[in-house]
Amino acid sequence: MTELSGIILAGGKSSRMGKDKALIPIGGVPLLEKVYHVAKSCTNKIYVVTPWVERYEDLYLPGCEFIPEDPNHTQGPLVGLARGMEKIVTEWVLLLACDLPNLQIPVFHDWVRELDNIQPQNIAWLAKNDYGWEPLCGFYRTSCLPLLLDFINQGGRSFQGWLKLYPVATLPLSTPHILFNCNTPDDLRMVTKEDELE
Ligand SMILES: Nc1nc2c(ncn2[C@@H]2O[C@H](COP(=O)(O)OP(=O)(O)OP(=O)(O)O)[C@@H](O)[C@H]2O)c(=O)[nH]1
Ligand SMILES: [Mg+2]
Repeated sequence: MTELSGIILAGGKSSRMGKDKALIPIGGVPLLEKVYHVAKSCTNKIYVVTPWVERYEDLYLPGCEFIPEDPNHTQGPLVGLARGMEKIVTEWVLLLACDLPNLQIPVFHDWVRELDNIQPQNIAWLAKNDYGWEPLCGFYRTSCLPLLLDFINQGGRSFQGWLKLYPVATLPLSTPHILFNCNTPDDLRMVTKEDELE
């Protein structure tokens, strides 16, 4: 199987939610733990990039390696990806935001099985939406790190801006709701309501 590591980004401000999204329990399990569990089903090597290591230390994240950022100088998810990638030696990275409550393990397993078939010129394999790529739930080739650092060193901070510069393969997504990210109290109410109905 293709070599894969995971990076989970847990350094956002959660300003729309008003409290740390990573710690919100969904079905009794903190969201970061839920996302970690999905990543763990795909690879044993997982990095959590965050300025708040001590906040997450007591969560159940077996085998997790934290990559700390400066809490006074967070620079957004694109820089978070670069900080994670600098540690990674596998060919591919699975990047996940920490606010994805609807991920489904079998879908990830299907994707991982296909990674070897992605044409080598593509720097990433991501789903598309009406506005562009879905950068926070998908696969990146670790060899694209120099390109990413170039972009960042020139002041770039936008995933869409960076991804426009290089070929990206399209990840097929038959169930777009799995990419739903929970940003606001209303989003959360929707997710917990679905939880109760199940
Ligand atoms: N490590 C790291 N992750 C980040 C940073 N900024 C955002 N993220 C993560 O990127 C993902 C997407 O973040 P968003 O949902 O767009 O925003 P947010 O900052 O979490 O929340 P808002 O303040 O409401 O925009 C989440 O998993 C965040 O934790 C950062 O500076 N460092
Ligand atoms: Mg979000």
